[in-house]
Amino acid sequence: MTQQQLLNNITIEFDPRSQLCEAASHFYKQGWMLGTAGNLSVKLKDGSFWITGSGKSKGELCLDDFVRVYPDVYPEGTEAVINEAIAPQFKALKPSAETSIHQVIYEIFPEVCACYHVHSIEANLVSNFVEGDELPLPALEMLKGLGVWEENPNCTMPLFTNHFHVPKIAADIRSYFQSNQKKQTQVPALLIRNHGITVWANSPKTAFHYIEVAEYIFRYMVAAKKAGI
Ligand SMILES: CSC[C@@H](O)[C@@H](O)C(=O)COP(=O)(O)O
Ligand SMILES: [Zn+2]
Repeated sequence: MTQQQLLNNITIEFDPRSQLCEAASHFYKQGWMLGTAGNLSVKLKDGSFWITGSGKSKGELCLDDFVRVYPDVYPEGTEAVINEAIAPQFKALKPSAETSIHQVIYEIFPEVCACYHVHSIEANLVSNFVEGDELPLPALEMLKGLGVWEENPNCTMPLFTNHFHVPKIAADIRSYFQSNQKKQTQVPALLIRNHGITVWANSPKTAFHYIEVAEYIFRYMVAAKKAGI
């Protein structure tokens, strides 16, 4: 085999960890990933995903702070099962405590390859603006940044209870989206009350933009309420 043929045979796998470190550092500077809060993941072609290790300072992540999870091998999505699904070399590091939420998002939306979760003060404030399980969003131009291309859109974001047992939140998310296909098409984001937002996208860059756009909308909602609008 020639050197060129050898080179052609080598498939270099995409490694999203540096991009995730940069995104986390940016979100940390915004005050959205303080005190180890939040978690980010990117799915690879084989269905496995890289996710931030649990309890890591998100403002100073390095490549060793990520865990690769193989959910297809153990598809149930419970915490115990997820621990089993981790490649042996990463066993010392625990995956995010909220891995089951990322896993359920990848399961419901197979085309999605990035899932980002952050904690902001505004997200917590707006999560208390309504009592139900859907938060109405203002008809701002910025909604286009979440893929909503309509005149005066009547949009809501799903709102979930922040159960102590995280797989229970993941189960609620699964039943919410599975109960109605239409609910899957509103905005690529969900909010957990008094906790934070989770977005999903078909690229890490788009997930990054979705976090920024959603947080802008939350800031606007808080400011509008204060201004009596
Ligand atoms: C600052 S504690 C926040 C955690 O409980 C959790 O909600 C979170 O987002 C980060 O958990 P982690 O396990 O580090 O991914
Ligand atoms: Zn969280």
